[in-house]
Amino acid sequence: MPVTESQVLEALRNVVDPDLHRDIATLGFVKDLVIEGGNVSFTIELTTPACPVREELQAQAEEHVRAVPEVTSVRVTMTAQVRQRQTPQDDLIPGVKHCIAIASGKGGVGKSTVTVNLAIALAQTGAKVGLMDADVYGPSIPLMMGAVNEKPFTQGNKIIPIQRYGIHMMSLGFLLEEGQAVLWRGPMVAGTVRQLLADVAWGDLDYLLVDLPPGTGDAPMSLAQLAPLTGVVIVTTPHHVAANIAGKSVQLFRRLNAPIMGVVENMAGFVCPHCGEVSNIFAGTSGEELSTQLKVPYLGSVPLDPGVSDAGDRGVPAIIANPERPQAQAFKDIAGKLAQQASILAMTRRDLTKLGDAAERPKFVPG
Ligand SMILES: Nc1ncnc2c1ncn2[C@@H]1O[C@H](COP(=O)(O)OP(=O)(O)OP(=O)(O)O)[C@@H](O)[C@H]1O
Repeated sequence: MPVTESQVLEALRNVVDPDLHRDIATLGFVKDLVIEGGNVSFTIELTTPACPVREELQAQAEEHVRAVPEVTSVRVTMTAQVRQRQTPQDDLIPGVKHCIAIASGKGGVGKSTVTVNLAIALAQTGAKVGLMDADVYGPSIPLMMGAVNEKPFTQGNKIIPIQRYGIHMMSLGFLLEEGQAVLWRGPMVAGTVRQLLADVAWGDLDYLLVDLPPGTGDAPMSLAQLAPLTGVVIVTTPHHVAANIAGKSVQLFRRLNAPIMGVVENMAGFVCPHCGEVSNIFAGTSGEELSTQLKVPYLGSVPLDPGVSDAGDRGVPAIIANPERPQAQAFKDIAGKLAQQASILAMTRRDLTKLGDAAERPKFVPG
């Protein structure tokens, strides 16, 4: 009996996406199925190239199809097509599939450091990534990305993003004269955020990460109103005060109807530069405790490491400067979880209902 398409698809119903809680055949992830005698080949198209369970899904798919009678060989190609967030007609950034804001309650918790390294971690998986520095009060992205002397040029009426480490980025820092200070009032902040969105040639991006100023001021509000956000990441440190203020940011974004994609704990424990051992030096609320309190996903923690600040000051993000150190792996793991969250949020209730069963949006399982 020759192998049939329905036999292969039936076998692939055993491979379940752990985030979307549906099998990959039902989700429509199986493409280009070719059966030649006992040789079967197909592509699995995931919703993000940063999927942390990519290899696991591939192995399971191979195993289940190989178990179909008469199958002699299985070839699986893995690709990804990032799903678009829901966008209104007057969207300022129509080519951007996911706009993700990185916020913190308190200043100095490492929000910009986390943003830069997450952007690079996502780009390293093959995703097309943009970085918008909306920290109008202290734009630090140009320094951290080693691009302080760059001056963007315009084409037509659009500003062309600066490129570094595979990232397309724009910051007010590129547009101000050296040493120029700006006295910001609310409407000016809103106007600048609008300009950074609408007047920059962002083009087609899978993820646009937006570094917000700390706190719950005008920039987060303008951004949430001007760009339909996939969601917000809250960066905190293991201090009670940081956790407390992070809680206020979460409340603000909830009021603005922006989903909270998760909490990242930065400066979590000290990595000894000699032996690599991690010691906890702050006794405050951990990121994990905070995410449980706030009922939001916990995306992971990044250790305190002198290499991180040293690399940032030199304009080489830590994930590139010290790829072998624990914080580089931490950034990669967090980027994977963030991409998973974006995929989950892009699958709307309607999409899932169309697939036929329980209409609940899948829940993120922390850990
Ligand atoms: N995990 C870390 N280990 C060591 N140093 C870090 C770490 N994360 C951030 N830093 C350092 O802490 C300082 C503040 O970081 P950063 O500028 O990213 O914070 P921020 O929250 O964006 O600040 P702001 O309040 O200006 O928005 C920088 O010198 C940075 O290099």
